[in-house]
Amino acid sequence: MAHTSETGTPLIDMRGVDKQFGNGTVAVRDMSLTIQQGEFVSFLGPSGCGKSTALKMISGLLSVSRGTITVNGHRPGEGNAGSDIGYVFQEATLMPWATVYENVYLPLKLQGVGKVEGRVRVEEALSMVGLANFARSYPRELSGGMKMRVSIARAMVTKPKLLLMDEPFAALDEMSRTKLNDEVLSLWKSLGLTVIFVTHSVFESVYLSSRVVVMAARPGRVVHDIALSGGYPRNAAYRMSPEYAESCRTVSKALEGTMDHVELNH
Ligand SMILES: Nc1ncnc2c1ncn2[C@@H]1O[C@H](COP(=O)(O)OP(=O)(O)OP(=O)(O)O)[C@@H](O)[C@H]1O
Repeated sequence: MAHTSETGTPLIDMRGVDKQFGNGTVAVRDMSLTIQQGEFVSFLGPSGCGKSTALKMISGLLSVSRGTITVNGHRPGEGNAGSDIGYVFQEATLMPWATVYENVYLPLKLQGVGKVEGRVRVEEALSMVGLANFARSYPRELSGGMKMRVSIARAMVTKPKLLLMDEPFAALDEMSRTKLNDEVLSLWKSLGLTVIFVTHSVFESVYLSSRVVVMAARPGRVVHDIALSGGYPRNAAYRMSPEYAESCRTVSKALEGTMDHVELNH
């Protein structure tokens, strides 16, 4: 499924990355990781192991304290590298006073895309997430799952190659979560995206990913990098398959092991 970019280099290359905050907390230590274009990678680990910090450094929202990150050959935050990245947060973070349409149009407006071209792209993004008929609605009129769909449409409207998702479905009921998992997989496949998906859930990571990066806390770091053998498409049959059960066991065991990796005095 994964393939290298045109230049043959990985899409994301992290080398010896540390992040230490001003208060002394080492959120990430010595993180090295390469991700090829087209991969679906989950960052899985206990609370505080640096998953969100790693994602924010990849997007350029946070700087690194040591080491290097390149995304498609560029340092995050340099030039217009950010426009190729879509970011979905745990909360939908929509503007409550604005319609669904206006919320999704915002990133284009910030890029200076005019209203005529903007309309086509916003409508396309809303159709992608099944909300074409809700353009005039306000966030308060939508369910949690629908708000998250708007948030995904807003991330996708700039047509990014890389989609970063930080526990996007953690607050949703199981049925909405299952449905949105399938929708994300379908977007990933049809648009040829690369996705990094942060989650606490073994089941979600195994259902979605081609690879699970397991992290441990204090200090936050990568302790396992597990390539999953289960092919795509992933669907209800995959959830019932021995392959899925076996992968869940492997990943659960790796996650349990993160408790043994806690370094004291950090
Ligand atoms: N701005 C900040 N200033 C100081 N410490 C921070 C800051 N942001 C995060 N941290 C600390 O860095 C560590 C990693 O946090 P991070 O949010 O990346 O973890 P996480 O794995 O995403 O956790 P969760 O699953 O709970 O969201 C934690 O100890 C956290 O308290």
